[in-house]
Amino acid sequence: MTIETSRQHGHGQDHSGRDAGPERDKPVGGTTHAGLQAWVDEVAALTTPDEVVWVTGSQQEWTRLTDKLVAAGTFTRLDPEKKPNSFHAASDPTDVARVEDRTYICSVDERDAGPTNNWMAPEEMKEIMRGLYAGCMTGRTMYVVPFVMGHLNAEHPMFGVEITDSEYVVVSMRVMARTGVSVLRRIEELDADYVPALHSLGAPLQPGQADVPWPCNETKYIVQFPEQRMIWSYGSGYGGNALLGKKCYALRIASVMARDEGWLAEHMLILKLTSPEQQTYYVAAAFPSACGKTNLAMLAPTIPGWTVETLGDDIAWMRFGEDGRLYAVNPEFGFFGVAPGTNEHTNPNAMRTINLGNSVFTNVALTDDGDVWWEGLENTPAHATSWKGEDWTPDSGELSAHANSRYCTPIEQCPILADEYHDPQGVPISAIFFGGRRRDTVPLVTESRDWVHGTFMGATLSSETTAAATGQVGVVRRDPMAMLPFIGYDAADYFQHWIDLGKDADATKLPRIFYVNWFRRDDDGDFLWPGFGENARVLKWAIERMEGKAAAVETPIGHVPTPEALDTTGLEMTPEQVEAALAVDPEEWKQEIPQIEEWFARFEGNLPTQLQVELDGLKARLGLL
Ligand SMILES: Nc1nc2c(ncn2[C@@H]2O[C@H](COP(=O)(O)OP(=O)(O)OP(=O)(O)O)[C@@H](O)[C@H]2O)c(=O)[nH]1
Ligand SMILES: O=C([O-])CC(=O)C(=O)O
Ligand SMILES: [Mn+2]
Repeated sequence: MTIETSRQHGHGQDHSGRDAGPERDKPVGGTTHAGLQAWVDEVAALTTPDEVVWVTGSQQEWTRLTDKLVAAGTFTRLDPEKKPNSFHAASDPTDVARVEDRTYICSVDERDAGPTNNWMAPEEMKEIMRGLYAGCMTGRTMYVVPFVMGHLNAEHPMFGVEITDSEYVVVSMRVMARTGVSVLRRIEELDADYVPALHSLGAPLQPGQADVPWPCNETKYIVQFPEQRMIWSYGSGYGGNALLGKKCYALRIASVMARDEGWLAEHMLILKLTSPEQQTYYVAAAFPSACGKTNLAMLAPTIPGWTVETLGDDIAWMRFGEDGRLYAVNPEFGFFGVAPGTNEHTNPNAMRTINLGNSVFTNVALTDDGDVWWEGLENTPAHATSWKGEDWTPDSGELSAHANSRYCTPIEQCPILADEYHDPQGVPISAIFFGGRRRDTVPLVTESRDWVHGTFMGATLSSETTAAATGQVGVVRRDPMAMLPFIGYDAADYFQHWIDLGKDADATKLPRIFYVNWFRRDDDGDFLWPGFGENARVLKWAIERMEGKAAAVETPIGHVPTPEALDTTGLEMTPEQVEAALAVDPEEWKQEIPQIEEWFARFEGNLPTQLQVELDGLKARLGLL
């Protein structure tokens, strides 16, 4: 099966990214968009590639590039009987995740980057990076990838152009975003603005020098220039560092656009929930990286009569519609999902998506029969090649797949993709869930009292760090709205923006805000809540709250289900375990307060007063004031 024939949800115009046909494969020599042509020429003059190629997005181009990656040893083709048109890649062992300490927001004023971002003056950064970029594509091909985040036929299409010297990036971008010549033509027709996104591996090849399977550079910079709406990335070929439409554009740059224009660019999945009474609800949820967005987005509910369909698993752009409701669109075209832990039980829909093929697997294990494997997947092989290229057996005592290994797969292959995915208007959101990974303190689900309280929950969200970013794993940190690494400006201003949007809206039409934690543990260190498909029970309670049907207890932190109100029918949990999952322990929360105060203190005078008022209220309810 090819990437085209897998499209079960054809909707005419919106297939810019993965068009077939010989027309699409005609070489593109350049563009009539003068500004874009000038930028491409300027970058080529600086980086001195052997060749400049404008990416068409055709199937033939995909085949040429994947063949080239196989020949270079970057890709191993998987057995087409198992995963058609799919490839395994292993990165350099030092290039496996986002690099937050190398990520910068280079706003003109340091104040605008805020206390949570790395900052450098734009001119200073540009001087450093021009030095790095000089000659950096020697011996390589420079690809120009026109792309659009969201729909090509949106009212205001959100264009970008990524320049890259990595074939792996070109191929992955074609899965993750709508790319190619139809996007370029639209940019030309509209004489449109676009986000210039420059990426280099920083690995020039001198004449006669042999290439390596995963070129990259020890020096890495992931840089956003928010006022210029521009991205410069250097030294990494991996995920969010290199596929610049994703975190760099759709979150960091878009969050700045959203601040300026009155909307929200959020690190959220979007799903459609249908009740046994055939009521439909659209829900968005923000969890930090590797904390369950993709899994919840494709949830297979365990409770009878409820169905979930997917709209997005990582990013939501939300704007108020004329009816006063908040509408969400997923700007992406694929899933870049965490592989470990994904299996037929935890995420059957992800398994069905990737089994259709047309996918790239990075840093998972390669089996001897040409398939991929990772920890948590069924059918443990007796022998495999680990992501490091070493022999692996179940007794190796090492992970076969890196903890942040990923599958990159077309969203249209998802068997439960909602039809509304194709609607540029998006879907009206009824509820927003914030969640983190906490072994203690935070109950399974808490309902906020109102928008500002919900904003406080989001602003004080905490989670244990994961392998999705380099650095120590398992450390509790505040991760506001799961956006800590992705807010493109001062986080205090971002909180104010949330509050302001709520203030200006019709309160009866605002989404209700909930706070969840699937990761609470018992004294033995085991998860209290079974999670995955069972999370539908929590969604059900939230919906019934909104319908005024479900009971809750008022606690110092918000409304928590009574054990009876949570549907636990058929669940293998003792009443004590359910209670422990829902418990609000004032002593634990008292210990949380100094951490929240320390977090808020970082914003000095800029913290919105409403959030301080919320904190004081929480302290008073805990008997601390
Ligand atoms: N215990 C438990 N683990 C979960 C649950 N949902 C997801 N996980 C695990 O959490 C890890 C990350 O889950 P994902 O759904 O890929 O997380 P994500 O938020 O999409 O991560 P990014 O793609 O990095 O943004 C995987 O190992 C999952 O198996 C849950 O409900 N309970
Ligand atoms: O951006 C990446 O490399 C992967 C990802 O989705 C995340 O870290 O949230
Ligand atoms: Mn994900």
